[in-house]
Amino acid sequence: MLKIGIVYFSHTGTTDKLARAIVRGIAAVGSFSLVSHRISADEIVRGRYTNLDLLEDLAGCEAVVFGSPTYMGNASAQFKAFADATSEIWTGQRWADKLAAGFTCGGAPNGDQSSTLQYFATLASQHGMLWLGLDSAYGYDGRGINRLGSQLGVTAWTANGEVDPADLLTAQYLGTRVARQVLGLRGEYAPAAEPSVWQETAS
Ligand SMILES: Cc1cc2nc3c(=O)[nH]c(=O)nc-3n(C[C@H](O)[C@H](O)[C@H](O)COP(=O)(O)O)c2cc1C
Repeated sequence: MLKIGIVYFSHTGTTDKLARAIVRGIAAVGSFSLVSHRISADEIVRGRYTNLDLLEDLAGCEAVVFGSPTYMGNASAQFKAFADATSEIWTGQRWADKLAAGFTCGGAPNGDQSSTLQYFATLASQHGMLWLGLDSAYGYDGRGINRLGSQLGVTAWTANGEVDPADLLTAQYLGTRVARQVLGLRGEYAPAAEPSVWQETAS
């Protein structure tokens, strides 16, 4: 079974809700094996990320989706500890040709969330991965997604920990897009899912 990875940090649960929406989107497209991993502080010992089994697990995935809250205009230190631990994977380019995508959230409408997504895209490029953004033109998309106008990936904005339904929907849509493209790279054409298919399970 084709495997898709989602690796993310979340302290107060917002990014976690986005990750779960991405999982729902993937499931709306078909049956995939999932590696959905929330980075835990316990995995970071003396500043170093220690769960190297996760890195091996991700090496078996067709796509990896990166997620973190935006902290001080970039990915959180916890996510960065994970990313820094991938340097051994990088030396052999063992994640090359996998799809990559990303999601983030912030407490401000423009809290520099784009910087976090740009970092994810850079990380993916260092690994020779293929970055997948959103095909959603702000203001011209009738599907109720991408309310914040980010095409690099999913951006959410929450003032109180409640995730806006449109941001959840955007995350869910990204899940469908990653899953479809995974199938597409395997030569298994997956037509764009009708919005009714992935929207009805958004919440
Ligand atoms: C140390 C720290 C730095 C933060 N920096 C930013 C920031 O630069 N931009 C922003 O929009 N929000 C910022 N926030 C708010 C978080 O991104 C926001 O609360 C987010 O929803 C937390 O995600 P989580 O619930 O998945 O932990 C910051 C929060 C903390 C704790």
